[in-house]
Amino acid sequence: MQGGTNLADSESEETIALELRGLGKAYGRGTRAKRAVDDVSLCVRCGEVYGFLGPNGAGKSTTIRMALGLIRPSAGEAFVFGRHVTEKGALARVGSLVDGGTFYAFLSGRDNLRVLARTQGHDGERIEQVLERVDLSGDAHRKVKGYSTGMKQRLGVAAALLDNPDLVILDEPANGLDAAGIQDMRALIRGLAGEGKAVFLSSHLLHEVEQICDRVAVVNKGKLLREATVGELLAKGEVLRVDAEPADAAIAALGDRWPVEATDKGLSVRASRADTPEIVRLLTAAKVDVFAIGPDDRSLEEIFLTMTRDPQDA
Ligand SMILES: Nc1ncnc2c1ncn2[C@@H]1O[C@H](COP(=O)(O)OP(=O)(O)OP(=O)(O)O)[C@@H](O)[C@H]1O
Repeated sequence: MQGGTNLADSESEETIALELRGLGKAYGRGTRAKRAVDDVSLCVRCGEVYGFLGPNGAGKSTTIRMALGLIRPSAGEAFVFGRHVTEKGALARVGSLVDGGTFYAFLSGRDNLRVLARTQGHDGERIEQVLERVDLSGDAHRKVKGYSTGMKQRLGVAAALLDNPDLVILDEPANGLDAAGIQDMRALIRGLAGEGKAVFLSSHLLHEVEQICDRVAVVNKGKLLREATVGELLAKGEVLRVDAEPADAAIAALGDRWPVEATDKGLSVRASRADTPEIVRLLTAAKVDVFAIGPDDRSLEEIFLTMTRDPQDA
């Protein structure tokens, strides 16, 4: 089957840079098999920064490796610009940073990029440009063995951009960067999307994802828990925090009308401000004491912790 032929009619192959369909990866066999990735489906479009967010061990790196055809999935398929990732030449428009990049320690940063340019079949006319872009021009003559983790990370991003890819896949791009480096990286990634490129990045740093991503997939234990825009995830203006007791009775009173979630700081009710009087009436009728109702300005971090919390820990 030709990849991309199943894409929704309204979206051309050009706008969808990466599509993962039901990707799964199990390690080990039989009863000892471990599902590192379980039925992950998502699309990354040109011009957007898509964050793949999850705690350590969630399956982010494994998914990225499958998306790049570096490891074979146990289930599902990955398509890049409508072509199956294992197809010859499918990755021609993709630049990636995985495991912080692999470099020759005894060559300079610039010479590493020269070697890479040769393997990519071009003469490296973009080397100075990408070095400049990751703020490494001043250190490009130095041997990589003397680089800090953050410098290696920036060189890795330079390498990912060398062939002017349309899809950039970055596994934990903020790793090893200091605060200033993170800010620069943020600007660089937004700039890539501004040029119409698609960026797919993984992170366990919620703050980073909140700052730079258009859309986010939250993953935990191999499963995609939710896919949403950052705005949807924060659900600004659509969620109320209700401080009322007893909580069980409050949930029973409101649960039929609005989705209610118990959090560490009271109840989170997916309702608008205009619903406040009705919420108060229902709670009062149910003999629930109401202490406060207001907008739920939970950070992405809190939402993430609620979503990924193991029920057994609760
Ligand atoms: N080659 C492997 N053999 C067996 N188990 C593996 C292998 N690679 C990964 N795993 C397991 O799969 C799960 C997902 O790992 P993965 O590295 O994809 O997670 P991650 O979200 O990238 O986390 P981290 O940021 O810690 O790398 C983990 O439990 C990990 O131990």
